[in-house]
Amino acid sequence: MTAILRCSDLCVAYGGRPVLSSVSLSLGVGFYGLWGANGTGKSTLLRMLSGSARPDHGDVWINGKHLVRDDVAARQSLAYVPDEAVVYPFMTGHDLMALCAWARKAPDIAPSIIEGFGLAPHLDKRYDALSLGTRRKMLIASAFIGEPSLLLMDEPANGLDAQSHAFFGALLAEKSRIACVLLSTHDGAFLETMGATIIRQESLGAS
Ligand SMILES: Nc1ncnc2c1ncn2[C@@H]1O[C@H](COP(=O)(O)OP(=O)(O)OP(=O)(O)O)[C@@H](O)[C@H]1O
Repeated sequence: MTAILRCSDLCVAYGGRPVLSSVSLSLGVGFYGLWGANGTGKSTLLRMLSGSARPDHGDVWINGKHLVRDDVAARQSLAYVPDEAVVYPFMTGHDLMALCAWARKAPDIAPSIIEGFGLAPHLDKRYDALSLGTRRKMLIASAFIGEPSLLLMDEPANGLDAQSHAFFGALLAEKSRIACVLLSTHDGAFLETMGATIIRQESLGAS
């Protein structure tokens, strides 16, 4: 297996309490579900793997590029959907997608994704005027811009209606045939239906 995402010996503690203790992973193409009880460190791990926060110790590589020492190259093939996204409230869906396309030097989003999520009527609205589920769909849709080879998603399906959830599942199934998709969720039935490789947070050297 060629590793798309690799991390070694990640350690994170908050206020002296270890949350991640020497976590190492090597993942290739496929669909992986990060699974564990509340507070076991799933979001923390995804933040470290995406480079949105730095571990106390350890290294991350994306497609062989070190996330700190070679960060521009490493992030080129990465898309990350955090649990709480920081998006300027005055931005519209169009603005968000244009920004992502610019950052990834890629064409704008595929119309089939806009259509599948029913986003067309919302693209010109301010982000802070969108419902929770519609915000999630905007972020998920943006993550697919530029054909990233690594998608990290933190409980991405929260707030999605049934139709959008089904579309999301189909999108992930297709994507995980050519990319590494790692998401955290409490929805075990979804992971089972998707045939995901389940990674138990507690088995990773988490608290
Ligand atoms: N920035 C921070 N400062 C201090 N403590 C933090 C910080 N981020 C997370 N923690 C603590 O680290 C632990 C792991 O939190 P994390 O959010 O990673 O867990 P989780 O598995 O994603 O939880 P959930 O399933 O509830 O989303 C928790 O005890 C949390 O309070």
